[in-house]
Amino acid sequence: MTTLEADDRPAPQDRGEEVLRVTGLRTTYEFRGVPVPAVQEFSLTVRPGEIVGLVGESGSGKSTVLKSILGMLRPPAEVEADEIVLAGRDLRSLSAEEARRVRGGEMSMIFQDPINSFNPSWTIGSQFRRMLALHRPDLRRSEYDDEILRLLKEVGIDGRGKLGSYPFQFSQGQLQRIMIAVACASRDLKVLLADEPTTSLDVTIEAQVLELLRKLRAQRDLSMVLVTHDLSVVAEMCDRVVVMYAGRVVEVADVYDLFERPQHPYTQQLLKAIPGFPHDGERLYAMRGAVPRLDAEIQGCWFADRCDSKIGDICDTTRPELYQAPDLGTVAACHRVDPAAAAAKERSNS
Ligand SMILES: Nc1ncnc2c1ncn2[C@@H]1O[C@H](COP(=O)(O)OP(=O)(O)OP(=O)(O)O)[C@@H](O)[C@H]1O
Repeated sequence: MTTLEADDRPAPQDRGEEVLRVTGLRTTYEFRGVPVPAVQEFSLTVRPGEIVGLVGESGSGKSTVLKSILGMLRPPAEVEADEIVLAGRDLRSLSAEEARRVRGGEMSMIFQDPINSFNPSWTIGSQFRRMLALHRPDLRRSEYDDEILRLLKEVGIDGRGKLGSYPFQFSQGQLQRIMIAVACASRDLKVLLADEPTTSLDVTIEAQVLELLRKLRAQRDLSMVLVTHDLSVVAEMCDRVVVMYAGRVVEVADVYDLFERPQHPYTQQLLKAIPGFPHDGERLYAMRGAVPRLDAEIQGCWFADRCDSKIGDICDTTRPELYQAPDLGTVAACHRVDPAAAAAKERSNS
Protein backbone atom coordinates (compact mmCIF):
# COMPACT_ATOMS: atom_id res chain seq x y z
CA MET A 1 0.00 0.00 0.00
CA THR A 2 1.33 3.42 -0.88
CA THR A 3 1.80 5.61 2.17
CA LEU A 4 1.98 9.36 2.52
CA GLU A 5 4.26 10.75 5.17
CA ALA A 6 3.82 14.16 6.73
CA ASP A 7 6.81 16.48 6.45
CA ASP A 8 7.57 18.77 9.36
CA ARG A 9 8.94 21.60 7.18
CA PRO A 10 6.57 24.48 6.39
CA ALA A 11 4.49 23.53 3.35
CA PRO A 12 6.13 25.18 0.29
CA GLN A 13 2.72 26.20 -1.00
CA ASP A 14 2.40 28.43 2.07
CA ARG A 15 5.56 30.33 1.17
CA GLY A 16 4.08 32.19 -1.72
CA GLU A 17 6.94 32.98 -4.08
CA GLU A 18 7.91 30.94 -7.16
CA VAL A 19 11.43 30.00 -8.09
CA LEU A 20 10.53 28.57 -11.50
CA ARG A 21 7.60 29.46 -13.74
CA VAL A 22 7.04 27.95 -17.16
CA THR A 23 4.01 28.86 -19.24
CA GLY A 24 2.87 27.84 -22.70
CA LEU A 25 5.76 25.44 -23.38
CA ARG A 26 5.57 23.76 -26.79
CA THR A 27 8.27 21.39 -27.98
CA THR A 28 8.31 19.81 -31.41
CA TYR A 29 10.66 17.09 -32.64
CA GLU A 30 11.14 16.14 -36.24
CA PHE A 31 10.70 12.52 -37.22
CA ARG A 32 11.43 11.57 -40.85
CA GLY A 33 10.92 15.20 -41.85
CA VAL A 34 7.53 15.41 -40.11
CA PRO A 35 7.08 17.70 -37.06
CA VAL A 36 5.94 15.78 -33.97
CA PRO A 37 4.49 17.95 -31.18
CA ALA A 38 5.87 16.16 -28.10
CA VAL A 39 4.76 18.78 -25.56
CA GLN A 40 1.94 21.29 -25.92
CA GLU A 41 0.47 24.07 -23.77
CA PHE A 42 2.57 22.96 -20.81
CA SER A 43 2.76 25.14 -17.71
CA LEU A 44 4.44 24.61 -14.35
CA THR A 45 5.28 26.59 -11.23
CA VAL A 46 7.75 25.51 -8.55
CA ARG A 47 8.13 27.23 -5.19
CA PRO A 48 11.33 27.37 -3.09
CA GLY A 49 11.97 24.05 -1.38
CA GLU A 50 9.13 22.37 -3.24
CA ILE A 51 9.35 19.00 -4.97
CA VAL A 52 7.00 18.80 -7.93
CA GLY A 53 6.47 15.37 -9.46
CA LEU A 54 5.95 14.94 -13.19
CA VAL A 55 4.17 11.68 -13.96
CA GLY A 56 2.60 9.98 -16.94
CA GLU A 57 3.02 7.00 -19.22
CA SER A 58 6.14 6.43 -21.27
CA GLY A 59 6.20 8.91 -24.15
CA SER A 60 3.97 11.49 -22.42
CA GLY A 61 6.70 14.12 -22.73
CA LYS A 62 8.16 14.24 -19.20
CA SER A 63 11.85 14.15 -20.19
CA THR A 64 11.17 16.55 -23.04
CA VAL A 65 9.77 19.07 -20.56
CA LEU A 66 12.92 18.93 -18.41
CA LYS A 67 15.26 19.18 -21.40
CA SER A 68 13.23 22.07 -22.82
CA ILE A 69 13.32 24.00 -19.54
CA LEU A 70 17.08 23.54 -19.22
CA GLY A 71 17.69 24.51 -22.86
CA MET A 72 19.27 21.16 -23.78
CA LEU A 73 17.46 20.57 -27.07
CA ARG A 74 18.99 21.54 -30.40
CA PRO A 75 17.46 21.81 -33.91
CA PRO A 76 15.61 20.19 -35.52
CA ALA A 77 13.87 20.09 -32.12
CA GLU A 78 12.02 23.37 -31.57
CA VAL A 79 11.19 24.80 -28.17
CA GLU A 80 8.78 27.70 -27.78
CA ALA A 81 7.33 29.11 -24.57
CA ASP A 82 5.47 32.17 -23.36
CA GLU A 83 7.92 32.32 -20.45
CA ILE A 84 10.56 30.24 -18.67
CA VAL A 85 11.36 32.32 -15.60
CA LEU A 86 13.98 31.18 -13.10
CA ALA A 87 14.34 33.32 -9.97
CA GLY A 88 12.86 36.32 -11.75
CA ARG A 89 14.89 36.07 -15.00
CA ASP A 90 13.32 34.87 -18.24
CA LEU A 91 15.80 32.31 -19.60
CA ARG A 92 14.63 32.93 -23.15
CA SER A 93 16.24 36.38 -23.10
CA LEU A 94 19.71 35.15 -22.08
CA SER A 95 22.75 35.06 -24.35
CA ALA A 96 24.24 31.64 -25.11
CA GLU A 97 27.01 32.30 -22.57
CA GLU A 98 24.57 33.36 -19.84
CA ALA A 99 22.37 30.31 -20.54
CA ARG A 100 25.44 28.06 -20.24
CA ARG A 101 26.13 29.55 -16.80
CA VAL A 102 22.56 28.89 -15.68
CA ARG A 103 22.87 25.22 -16.69
CA GLY A 104 24.79 23.64 -13.83
CA GLY A 105 24.78 26.97 -11.99
CA GLU A 106 21.26 27.91 -10.89
CA MET A 107 19.59 24.86 -12.44
CA SER A 108 21.00 21.35 -12.92
CA MET A 109 19.71 18.05 -14.15
CA ILE A 110 20.36 14.49 -13.05
CA PHE A 111 19.52 11.48 -15.18
CA GLN A 112 18.34 7.92 -14.90
CA ASP A 113 21.52 6.30 -16.07
CA PRO A 114 24.53 7.88 -14.34
CA ILE A 115 27.14 6.01 -16.41
CA ASN A 116 26.01 7.92 -19.52
CA SER A 117 26.24 11.26 -17.73
CA PHE A 118 30.02 10.98 -17.34
CA ASN A 119 32.70 10.97 -19.98
CA PRO A 120 34.05 7.38 -19.69
CA SER A 121 37.61 8.40 -20.56
CA TRP A 122 37.96 11.18 -17.97
CA THR A 123 38.58 10.58 -14.28
CA ILE A 124 35.86 11.60 -11.86
CA GLY A 125 38.22 14.23 -10.41
CA SER A 126 38.83 15.91 -13.77
CA GLN A 127 35.10 15.99 -14.59
CA PHE A 128 34.39 17.53 -11.21
CA ARG A 129 37.19 20.10 -11.58
CA ARG A 130 35.78 21.20 -14.94
CA MET A 131 32.42 21.80 -13.28
CA LEU A 132 34.04 23.85 -10.50
CA ALA A 133 35.99 25.91 -13.05
CA LEU A 134 32.69 26.85 -14.71
CA HIS A 135 30.48 27.38 -11.69
CA ARG A 136 32.63 28.16 -8.64
CA PRO A 137 34.49 31.43 -9.23
CA ASP A 138 34.82 31.72 -5.44
CA LEU A 139 37.43 28.92 -5.45
CA ARG A 140 41.13 28.91 -6.38
CA ARG A 141 42.34 25.91 -8.39
CA SER A 142 44.38 24.76 -5.39
CA GLU A 143 41.11 24.50 -3.41
CA TYR A 144 39.26 22.34 -5.96
CA ASP A 145 40.16 18.91 -4.60
CA ASP A 146 39.26 19.78 -1.01
CA GLU A 147 35.91 21.09 -2.23
CA ILE A 148 35.31 17.94 -4.31
CA LEU A 149 35.99 15.76 -1.26
CA ARG A 150 33.58 17.92 0.78
CA LEU A 151 30.86 17.68 -1.88
CA LEU A 152 31.34 13.92 -2.14
CA LYS A 153 31.13 13.61 1.65
CA GLU A 154 27.81 15.49 1.52
CA VAL A 155 26.42 12.68 -0.66
CA GLY A 156 27.92 9.94 1.53
CA ILE A 157 31.06 9.10 -0.46
CA ASP A 158 34.58 9.08 0.92
CA GLY A 159 36.42 10.35 -2.17
CA ARG A 160 39.94 10.19 -0.68
CA GLY A 161 42.19 8.32 -3.14
CA LYS A 162 39.36 8.01 -5.66
CA LEU A 163 39.51 11.25 -7.67
CA GLY A 164 41.84 9.55 -10.19
CA SER A 165 39.34 6.72 -10.79
CA TYR A 166 37.20 6.41 -13.92
CA PRO A 167 33.38 6.16 -13.96
CA PHE A 168 33.40 2.40 -14.65
CA GLN A 169 35.29 1.86 -11.38
CA PHE A 170 32.26 2.95 -9.33
CA SER A 171 29.02 1.09 -8.66
CA GLN A 172 25.75 2.36 -10.16
CA GLY A 173 24.61 3.69 -6.76
CA GLN A 174 27.95 5.45 -6.12
CA LEU A 175 27.87 7.01 -9.58
CA GLN A 176 24.32 8.25 -8.99
CA ARG A 177 25.52 9.96 -5.79
CA ILE A 178 28.54 11.43 -7.58
CA MET A 179 26.26 12.76 -10.32
CA ILE A 180 24.11 14.41 -7.64
CA ALA A 181 27.23 15.90 -6.03
CA VAL A 182 28.36 17.33 -9.40
CA ALA A 183 24.86 18.71 -10.05
CA CYS A 184 24.86 20.37 -6.63
CA ALA A 185 28.39 21.80 -6.84
CA SER A 186 27.19 25.32 -7.57
CA ARG A 187 26.35 27.48 -4.56
CA ASP A 188 23.72 29.25 -6.67
CA LEU A 189 21.77 26.07 -7.36
CA LYS A 190 18.04 26.71 -6.98
CA VAL A 191 16.32 24.00 -9.00
CA LEU A 192 17.33 20.39 -9.55
CA LEU A 193 15.63 18.64 -12.45
CA ALA A 194 15.66 14.89 -11.79
CA ASP A 195 14.76 12.54 -14.63
CA GLU A 196 13.89 9.11 -13.20
CA PRO A 197 16.89 9.38 -10.83
CA THR A 198 16.33 6.01 -9.16
CA THR A 199 14.84 3.85 -11.91
CA SER A 200 18.08 2.00 -12.62
CA LEU A 201 18.86 1.32 -8.94
CA ASP A 202 17.89 -1.62 -6.75
CA VAL A 203 15.38 -0.89 -3.99
CA THR A 204 17.87 -0.44 -1.12
CA ILE A 205 20.03 1.99 -3.07
CA GLU A 206 16.90 3.72 -4.39
CA ALA A 207 15.76 4.42 -0.81
CA GLN A 208 19.20 5.85 0.04
CA VAL A 209 19.26 8.13 -3.02
CA LEU A 210 15.72 9.40 -2.30
CA GLU A 211 16.76 10.08 1.30
CA LEU A 212 19.80 11.96 -0.01
CA LEU A 213 17.63 14.12 -2.28
CA ARG A 214 15.32 14.90 0.65
CA LYS A 215 18.32 15.85 2.80
CA LEU A 216 19.70 18.16 0.09
CA ARG A 217 16.30 19.79 -0.30
CA ALA A 218 16.07 20.43 3.45
CA GLN A 219 19.66 21.62 3.90
CA ARG A 220 19.87 23.84 0.82
CA ASP A 221 16.21 24.76 0.34
CA LEU A 222 16.47 23.24 -3.12
CA SER A 223 13.45 22.96 -5.37
CA MET A 224 13.08 19.90 -7.56
CA VAL A 225 11.10 18.73 -10.51
CA LEU A 226 11.08 14.96 -10.23
CA VAL A 227 10.14 12.86 -13.24
CA THR A 228 9.11 9.37 -12.30
CA HIS A 229 6.76 6.65 -13.45
CA ASP A 230 6.70 5.28 -9.90
CA LEU A 231 3.76 6.63 -7.92
CA SER A 232 5.16 5.34 -4.62
CA VAL A 233 8.18 7.61 -5.20
CA VAL A 234 5.72 10.46 -5.83
CA ALA A 235 3.90 9.72 -2.58
CA GLU A 236 7.15 9.66 -0.65
CA MET A 237 8.88 12.66 -2.21
CA CYS A 238 6.54 15.18 -3.79
CA ASP A 239 4.54 18.14 -2.53
CA ARG A 240 2.61 18.64 -5.74
CA VAL A 241 2.15 16.55 -8.86
CA VAL A 242 1.68 17.36 -12.52
CA VAL A 243 0.11 14.50 -14.49
CA MET A 244 0.86 14.44 -18.23
CA TYR A 245 -0.89 12.60 -21.00
CA ALA A 246 0.18 12.71 -24.67
CA GLY A 247 2.34 15.79 -24.15
CA ARG A 248 -0.27 17.77 -22.21
CA VAL A 249 -1.00 18.52 -18.57
CA VAL A 250 -4.18 16.74 -17.50
CA GLU A 251 -4.07 17.35 -13.75
CA VAL A 252 -2.12 19.40 -11.21
CA ALA A 253 -2.76 18.55 -7.58
CA ASP A 254 -1.36 18.61 -4.09
CA VAL A 255 0.09 15.13 -3.52
CA TYR A 256 -2.45 14.23 -0.82
CA ASP A 257 -5.38 15.31 -3.01
CA LEU A 258 -3.95 13.42 -5.97
CA PHE A 259 -4.06 10.12 -4.11
CA GLU A 260 -7.22 10.81 -2.11
CA ARG A 261 -9.38 12.63 -4.66
CA PRO A 262 -7.92 12.28 -8.17
CA GLN A 263 -10.03 14.32 -10.60
CA HIS A 264 -8.97 13.32 -14.09
CA PRO A 265 -10.06 9.84 -15.27
CA TYR A 266 -6.51 9.25 -16.51
CA THR A 267 -5.11 9.92 -13.02
CA GLN A 268 -7.82 7.68 -11.54
CA GLN A 269 -6.85 4.87 -13.90
CA LEU A 270 -3.11 5.37 -13.22
CA LEU A 271 -3.80 4.99 -9.48
CA LYS A 272 -5.88 1.88 -10.06
CA ALA A 273 -2.87 0.37 -11.83
CA ILE A 274 -0.68 0.56 -8.70
CA PRO A 275 -0.40 -2.93 -7.19
CA GLY A 276 -2.32 -2.99 -3.89
CA PHE A 277 -3.78 0.50 -4.34
CA PRO A 278 -6.47 1.23 -3.35
CA HIS A 279 -7.69 -2.28 -2.47
CA ASP A 280 -5.34 -5.13 -1.69
CA GLY A 281 -6.28 -8.45 -3.21
CA GLU A 282 -7.87 -7.11 -6.41
CA ARG A 283 -6.48 -8.02 -9.82
CA LEU A 284 -4.01 -5.48 -11.18
CA TYR A 285 -5.84 -2.95 -13.35
CA ALA A 286 -4.65 -2.58 -16.95
CA MET A 287 -5.65 0.56 -18.83
CA ARG A 288 -7.27 -0.30 -22.14
CA GLY A 289 -6.18 1.19 -25.47
CA ALA A 290 -3.08 3.20 -26.23
CA VAL A 291 -1.91 6.81 -26.21
CA PRO A 292 -2.91 8.53 -29.49
CA ARG A 293 -0.22 9.51 -31.99
CA LEU A 294 1.19 12.87 -31.00
CA ASP A 295 0.57 14.26 -34.51
CA ALA A 296 -3.08 13.07 -34.56
CA GLU A 297 -5.74 15.72 -35.17
CA ILE A 298 -8.09 15.40 -32.22
CA GLN A 299 -10.90 17.91 -31.68
CA GLY A 300 -12.02 16.77 -28.25
CA CYS A 301 -10.32 15.33 -25.20
CA TRP A 302 -7.12 13.40 -25.96
CA PHE A 303 -8.07 10.78 -23.40
CA ALA A 304 -11.65 10.27 -24.69
CA ASP A 305 -10.91 6.95 -26.45
CA ARG A 306 -9.66 5.34 -23.25
CA CYS A 307 -11.95 7.08 -20.79
CA ASP A 308 -14.44 5.13 -18.65
CA SER A 309 -16.21 8.29 -17.48
CA LYS A 310 -17.17 10.20 -20.64
CA ILE A 311 -20.10 12.55 -20.09
CA GLY A 312 -21.26 12.81 -23.71
CA ASP A 313 -20.44 14.25 -27.14
CA ILE A 314 -18.60 17.16 -25.58
CA CYS A 315 -15.72 14.78 -24.74
CA ASP A 316 -15.27 13.98 -28.47
CA THR A 317 -15.88 17.45 -29.85
CA THR A 318 -14.46 20.02 -27.44
CA ARG A 319 -10.96 20.20 -25.97
CA PRO A 320 -11.25 20.54 -22.17
CA GLU A 321 -9.34 23.36 -20.50
CA LEU A 322 -7.76 22.98 -17.07
CA TYR A 323 -10.75 23.50 -14.76
CA GLN A 324 -10.55 24.23 -11.04
CA ALA A 325 -12.01 21.35 -9.04
CA PRO A 326 -14.60 22.43 -6.46
CA ASP A 327 -13.24 22.60 -2.89
CA LEU A 328 -9.73 21.55 -3.95
CA GLY A 329 -6.54 23.22 -5.14
CA THR A 330 -6.57 20.74 -8.03
CA VAL A 331 -7.00 21.69 -11.69
CA ALA A 332 -7.92 19.01 -14.23
CA ALA A 333 -8.47 19.00 -17.99
CA CYS A 334 -11.78 17.14 -17.89
CA HIS A 335 -15.30 18.27 -18.77
CA ARG A 336 -16.60 16.45 -15.71
CA VAL A 337 -14.72 18.99 -13.58
CA ASP A 338 -16.11 21.99 -15.52
CA PRO A 339 -19.23 23.17 -13.62
CA ALA A 340 -20.83 24.52 -16.85
CA ALA A 341 -20.45 21.20 -18.70
CA ALA A 342 -21.68 19.21 -15.69
CA ALA A 343 -24.75 21.49 -15.38
CA ALA A 344 -25.52 21.13 -19.12
CA LYS A 345 -25.27 17.36 -18.76
CA GLU A 346 -27.72 17.44 -15.84
CA ARG A 347 -30.17 19.61 -17.85
CA SER A 348 -30.02 17.20 -20.80
CA ASN A 349 -30.72 14.26 -18.45
CA SER A 350 -33.75 15.88 -16.83
N1 LIG B 1 15.09 13.25 -30.12
C1 LIG B 1 13.83 12.90 -30.47
N2 LIG B 1 13.42 12.92 -31.75
C2 LIG B 1 12.16 12.60 -32.10
N3 LIG B 1 11.20 12.26 -31.20
C3 LIG B 1 11.56 12.21 -29.90
C4 LIG B 1 12.88 12.53 -29.46
N4 LIG B 1 12.93 12.41 -28.11
C5 LIG B 1 11.68 12.03 -27.71
N5 LIG B 1 10.87 11.92 -28.78
C6 LIG B 1 9.44 11.56 -28.76
O1 LIG B 1 8.76 12.55 -27.97
C7 LIG B 1 7.76 11.93 -27.18
C8 LIG B 1 7.99 12.28 -25.73
O2 LIG B 1 9.19 11.64 -25.30
P1 LIG B 1 9.75 11.79 -23.83
O3 LIG B 1 11.03 11.02 -23.76
O4 LIG B 1 9.79 13.22 -23.44
O5 LIG B 1 8.62 11.05 -22.97
P2 LIG B 1 8.70 10.52 -21.47
O6 LIG B 1 7.36 10.77 -20.88
O7 LIG B 1 9.87 11.10 -20.78
O8 LIG B 1 8.88 8.97 -21.72
P3 LIG B 1 9.77 7.91 -20.89
O9 LIG B 1 9.08 7.75 -19.56
O10 LIG B 1 9.70 6.68 -21.73
O11 LIG B 1 11.15 8.49 -20.78
C9 LIG B 1 7.82 10.45 -27.47
O12 LIG B 1 6.84 10.15 -28.45
C10 LIG B 1 9.20 10.24 -28.04
O13 LIG B 1 9.23 9.16 -28.95
